[in-house]
Amino acid sequence: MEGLTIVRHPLVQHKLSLLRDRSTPTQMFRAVMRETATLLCYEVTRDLPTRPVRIETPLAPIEAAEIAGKKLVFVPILRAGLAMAEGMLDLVPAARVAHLGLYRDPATLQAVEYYFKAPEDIAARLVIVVDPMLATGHSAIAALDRLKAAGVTAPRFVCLLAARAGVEALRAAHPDVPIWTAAVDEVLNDHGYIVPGLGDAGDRTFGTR
Ligand SMILES: O=P(O)(O)OC[C@H]1O[C@H](OP(=O)(O)OP(=O)(O)O)[C@H](O)[C@@H]1O
Ligand SMILES: O=c1cc[nH]c(=O)[nH]1
Ligand SMILES: [Mg+2]
Repeated sequence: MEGLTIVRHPLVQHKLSLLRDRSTPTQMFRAVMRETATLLCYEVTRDLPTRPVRIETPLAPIEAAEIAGKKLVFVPILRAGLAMAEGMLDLVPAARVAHLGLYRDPATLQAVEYYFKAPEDIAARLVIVVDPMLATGHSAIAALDRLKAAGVTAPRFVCLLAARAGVEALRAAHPDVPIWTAAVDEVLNDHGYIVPGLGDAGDRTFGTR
């Protein structure tokens, strides 16, 4: 599908299996989520522009490369996006972070916003939204609505696991936003959970259930 990149790297797929496994305990779940996000960060930043930079190695001068273009801001959707953001910051420690609090109303499955705090210059930055789960797509769509209202252009969306219906809904609402994920599952159950999925990512990350 256009605009959808499935990251099939064996390390990503192995870690996704650990995250899907119901016997993986909270501490390990959070650590593996962070590691997987680092690998996904590598993929989502693959096309960042570079520019030549003149440096001296201990032996000789060289025209090397450095990242050019817009500076990054990661936008974790609370709560479950937090561990992913940590993994991305491991790779891009100079990035800024905007926090967006959303929860799904269990009855309507609509996203309800409860917090938004972003760097003042977010509109000038490359924005990467991170949330492990793209289920109905309501949370991702609300997040991107919010960010575009704040002036953000050309954002990207990274998740760990998506439902087919969520990918389609997000592509329909925000066709300009490319999506990266480790897998797409076909089923979304009546409660909006991805099946087989990995369960409730927020609860499994923070041990709240
Ligand atoms: O695509 P959707 O149907 O909107 O579902 C995905 C959302 O659901 C989960 O958050 P949740 O509402 O459980 O909040 P939490 O992270 O605080 O647990 C998940 O982290 C996404 O944000
Ligand atoms: O399967 C799902 C769907 C939404 N949110 C989750 O954490 N898991
Ligand atoms: Mg949750």
